[in-house]
Amino acid sequence: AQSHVLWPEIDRITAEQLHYARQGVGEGVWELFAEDGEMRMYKREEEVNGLVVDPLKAVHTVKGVTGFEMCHYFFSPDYRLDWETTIEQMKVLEKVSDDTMIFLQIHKRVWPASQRDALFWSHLRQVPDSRDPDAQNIWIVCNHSTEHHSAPEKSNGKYIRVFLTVALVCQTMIEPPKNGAQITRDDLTCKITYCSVVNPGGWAPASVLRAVYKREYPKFLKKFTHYVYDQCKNKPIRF
Ligand SMILES: Cc1cccc(-c2n[nH]cc2-c2ccc(F)c(-c3ccc(S(=O)(=O)CCO)cc3)c2)n1
Repeated sequence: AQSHVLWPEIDRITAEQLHYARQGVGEGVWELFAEDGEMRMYKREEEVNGLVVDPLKAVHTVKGVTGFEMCHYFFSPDYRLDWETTIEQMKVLEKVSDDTMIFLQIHKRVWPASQRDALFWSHLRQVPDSRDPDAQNIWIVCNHSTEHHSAPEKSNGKYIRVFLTVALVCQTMIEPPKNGAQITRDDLTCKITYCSVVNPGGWAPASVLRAVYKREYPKFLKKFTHYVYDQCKNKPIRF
């Protein structure tokens, strides 16, 4: 993928999002708006040109899966329609490499706003942890809006194009069994940080958008993480 015209942007945005995901929610203005078991969802209330673009940061801990497995199921188009309930159509416009694809997604309409679509590159990468060199256990998927020659600039007016930046950062923690036995899924914990900023791209009532985010984000992360656990539980562990 290093040769692709998008590579410098992919490299820069992915590094930025990794740094951003690692920042705690202690500092500043993050507001906890949803909790469910180990999942904590925070938001900041921000508007750009009168449009709600509330940044979201969710942290979650899921036992029994690895960070690679979580990121693999988030990245791969083959499983997306199993866990993403708000997608009406999904198309891979370009397979840049094994770890980078360009998606066009048409999402369900949220009344009274107009229907939205999203055109973005998606990149999966293993991250050597600079602070802990032998922690080869951090994976990231970064999704960032882009242009593409085979997607109409505007979907000839049918859908409003959102502008999004999303990052799923997953770290595998292993509790090695005392008796030196082989590692099982009971010894695995995946620490997840999900960050997202979605600019709705066109007018949508602030109250409607905030209600959608409040309802949809916890539902999405809960459904996605349960889906990955169920997909992996009877399969060999993949780090
Ligand atoms: C989880 C969630 C949060 C906020 C809104 C909604 C939603 N409800 N009805 C339509 C949408 C909708 C409209 C446009 C979008 F781009 C996405 C969208 C959301 C997430 C992602 S992703 O990159 O996190 C996962 C890949 O689909 C991409 C697009 C979702 N769903």
